[in-house]
Amino acid sequence: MVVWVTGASSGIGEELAYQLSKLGVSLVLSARRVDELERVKRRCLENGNLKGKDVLVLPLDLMDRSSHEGATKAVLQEFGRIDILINNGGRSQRSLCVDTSMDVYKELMELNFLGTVSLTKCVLPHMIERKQGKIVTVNSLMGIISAPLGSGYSASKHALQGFFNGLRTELDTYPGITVSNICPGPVQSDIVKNSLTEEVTKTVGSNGDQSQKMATSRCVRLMLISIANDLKEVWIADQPFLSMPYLWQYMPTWAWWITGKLGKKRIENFKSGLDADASYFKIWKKKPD
Ligand SMILES: NC(=O)c1ccc[n+]([C@@H]2O[C@H](COP(=O)([O-])OP(=O)(O)OC[C@H]3O[C@@H](n4cnc5c(N)ncnc54)[C@H](O)[C@@H]3O)[C@@H](O)[C@H]2O)c1
Repeated sequence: MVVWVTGASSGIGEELAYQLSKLGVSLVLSARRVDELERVKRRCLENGNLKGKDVLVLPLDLMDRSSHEGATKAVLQEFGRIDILINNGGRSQRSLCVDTSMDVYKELMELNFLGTVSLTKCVLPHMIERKQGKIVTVNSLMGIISAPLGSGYSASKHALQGFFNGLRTELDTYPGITVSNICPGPVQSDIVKNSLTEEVTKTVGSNGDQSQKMATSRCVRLMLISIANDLKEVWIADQPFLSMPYLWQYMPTWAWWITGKLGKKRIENFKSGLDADASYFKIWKKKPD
């Protein structure tokens, strides 16, 4: 199988590369930083079952939509097909709406939503021609629920949810093409460090204590099981986070009230320099992986 992973230079995408390399697939690793992608490729070759020719490092900026067609052609030229596209690249947000510039909202939609839609549209005709393929998108619990400090991130992930649920209905006549929306809760990665804040030029800059978050390897293992089984929607989180999408889905009035109350602590945590979700980890004793 040929698997194309975006955002493969760190966090979930990097770990996807490592676990996929042990399964013997051909890999296309994309993100903006070539040196980081080369580092990931080296580790894939050291620890996985792949040879150099099985891993293509393909620099890609999701914001540069005009490059997506060319990138898709480059993958097809190298491997002849794309079996799985994993739309993983993206950024989060830590800022209150009242303080956040419109440029930040634009950036989040351009990157998380339009960048992902654009790449998917480039790959889709090829999958339709072959009548097979898997389109996997790393969404977020924030694509199901919402919380303070992440209104733009949540909007971009809700948009993805609507887009891919809609696309799946259009592909009903192609049962060989599947669309999976994978929604993780907090997972160890660089997501907080790279999060946008009030201005588009300002990131959070550090990850803070991530020890309580789900291990990247655990999240990715569950993702791969989900992908192998063509699950349409997956929520991956430890408690108490996993209960939130259920509440939002089945009891939204309660969910809005509770999230408003709990959200105050999220803002307090962030303003005092802690991880925004620090206090919720303590609510539930974390089980070992
Ligand atoms: N870590 C979490 O808690 C969590 C939870 C839910 C969903 N997610 C989602 O998982 C995905 C991966 O995030 P992560 O947690 O590994 O964070 P991360 O910051 O470690 O990785 C993000 C990846 O996206 C890439 N990227 C950013 N901007 C890009 C651009 N313009 N063009 C191409 N690539 C770009 C980065 O280079 C990096 O490789 C994201 O879509 C994120 O929304 C993460």
